[in-house]
Amino acid sequence: MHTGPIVRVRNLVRRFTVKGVLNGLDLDIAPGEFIALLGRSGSGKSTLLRAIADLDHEATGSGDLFVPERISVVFQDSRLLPWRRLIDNVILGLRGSDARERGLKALAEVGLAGRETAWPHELSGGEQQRVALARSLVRDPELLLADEPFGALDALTRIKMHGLVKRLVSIHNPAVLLVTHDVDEAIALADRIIVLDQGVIVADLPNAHHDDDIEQLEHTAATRRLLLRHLGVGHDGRALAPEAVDAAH
Ligand SMILES: Nc1ncnc2c1ncn2[C@@H]1O[C@H](COP(=O)(O)OP(=O)(O)OP(=O)(O)O)[C@@H](O)[C@H]1O
Repeated sequence: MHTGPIVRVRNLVRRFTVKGVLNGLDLDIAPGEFIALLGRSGSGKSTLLRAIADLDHEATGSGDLFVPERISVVFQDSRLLPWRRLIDNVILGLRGSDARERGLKALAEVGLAGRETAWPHELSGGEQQRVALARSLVRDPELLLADEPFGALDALTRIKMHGLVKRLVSIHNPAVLLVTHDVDEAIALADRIIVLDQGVIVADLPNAHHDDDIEQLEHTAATRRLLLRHLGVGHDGRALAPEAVDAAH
């Protein structure tokens, strides 16, 4: 069966006052596809995510945007309601007599079985992000938008979260658009990596995962080098000249 993209963005333009932040951007996302979105600070990543999530009411703009009905969003902070227990945060706004049962299952999936009556402040930052993931996945989204969801976590917790995300995505199979500053996070998780610069896509790379360790190491090293060039960083960690960055695009 042929299914088309679940997100279709055409010639998307967004500005704040006069400043063009998205400048004619095109993007298709296939069902179940995991895309990592990289780009220098201010390149328009969050603005793109917010446009797709329909949260960009402060911006003006134009373009065509086709998005699925069920979209969940996770942010850098968990945005849990402090006065609600974990289970009530997870199932907030969810309808149906089986809501609580689904919420408990989602908490178990993120490794928090038995913690349903705890309060958000009793959890670590990583645990709070796991609740945020449970809250988004219990809605069975066709598209999960994630804006640096692990940005505030320490390196070890972040790596553990990568394993959890891979497992959850293989169970629920949503399409994912993940904004990240971390090149290695993009390589570890995504099927496809996109780089944004000045509000347009300047690189769009497939990111295969290899069973063979040596192949995976070579792939990671080559992709890492290429992505860093697109982001304006040379192999020695120094900033590249603008001409060299343009040449990489
Ligand atoms: N609500 C707003 N009002 C005015 N300007 C805004 C607003 N939101 C974003 N911008 C501007 O749009 C530009 C792009 O912002 P955006 O948050 O999309 O970048 P980003 O790539 O996500 O950056 P970062 O990696 O630093 O989070 C920035 O220059 C920012 O100042």
